[in-house]
Amino acid sequence: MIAFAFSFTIKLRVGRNIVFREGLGEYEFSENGSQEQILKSRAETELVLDGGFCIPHTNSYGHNFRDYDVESERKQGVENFYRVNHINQTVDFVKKMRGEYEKLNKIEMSIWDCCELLNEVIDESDPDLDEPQIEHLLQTAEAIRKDYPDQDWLHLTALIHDLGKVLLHPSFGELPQWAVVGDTFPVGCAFDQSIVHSKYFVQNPDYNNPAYNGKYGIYSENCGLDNVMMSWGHDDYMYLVAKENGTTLPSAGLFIIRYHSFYALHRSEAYKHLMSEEDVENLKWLQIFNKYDLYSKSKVRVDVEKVKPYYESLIDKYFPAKLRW
Ligand SMILES: O[C@H]1[C@H](O)[C@@H](O)[C@H](O)[C@@H](O)[C@H]1O
Ligand SMILES: [Fe+2]
Ligand SMILES: [Fe+2]
Repeated sequence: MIAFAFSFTIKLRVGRNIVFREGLGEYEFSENGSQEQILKSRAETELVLDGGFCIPHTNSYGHNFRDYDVESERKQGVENFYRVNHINQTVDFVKKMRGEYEKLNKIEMSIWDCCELLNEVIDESDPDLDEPQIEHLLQTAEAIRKDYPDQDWLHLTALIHDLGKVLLHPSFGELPQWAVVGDTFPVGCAFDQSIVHSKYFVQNPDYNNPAYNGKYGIYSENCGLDNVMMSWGHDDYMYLVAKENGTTLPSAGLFIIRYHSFYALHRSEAYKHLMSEEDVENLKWLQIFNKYDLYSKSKVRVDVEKVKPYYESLIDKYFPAKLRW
């Protein structure tokens, strides 16, 4: 039997297979160890992975993925990251950042240039990753490409989903880590308990503001995530860059980019009352994408030069040669 170490997993025996349930997802592994996998989102049945991608037991540090409480060399730093993040991400801050970065007047460069630039930045919020960012982008893209060979937009989405982390780079004003990486959450309404290290929100000025701390806060039922202000970071920034530069990626691709760090929604099902019908559709793709984003953080190296021509062809198809950032 294959032992998988999800602390929050219920293990069920179904016929010859072992089924693992976790959050919204469902994984099936055949018992003979052939590592076939069927991954379904409970919310849908059309989008079924055709197998191939194998979820590893542990992250590069030998721990469960996204375990923010386990003692490790990263624990203290990650917790401190979230403390500062939760104190500073306010409605006013998000408005200010959106205003500044939607000008897209910082630099002009291609998508691939940005992938290379990203190698110079380090993400201090991530307890699982100890590799250069370009490795993570390519590992995610290659893993999803294997299981979804015909969805080229999904391969490109995976390649670019974290490019917004260039906000950490000196040419973008070298934003602090708390304003770029980590999980995201809505501001302008109550902070949900399921958010990583949510205890630190008590020190956020919006926490005690009656206009911002109700279930709906400044929003209304099913208003659509497009009308919700998310904490500022690499997701929203990259979404802005892609959209304003006229990408032809489908709306599910843009949704993945924009909400891939919104774990409270796509893993814990919080904030569903703010979603529109279109969000519900797009969330199915995000949940598929997430498995590859999270569990492909492994030691398996991708030969960058070998796969580069393929991704260059996708960039040509969906983006202009140079983008405004
Ligand atoms: O630490 C990670 C990392 O910053 C990822 O890029 C982000 O998407 C995740 O949500 C976050 O937990
Ligand atoms: Fe990310
Ligand atoms: Fe990622």
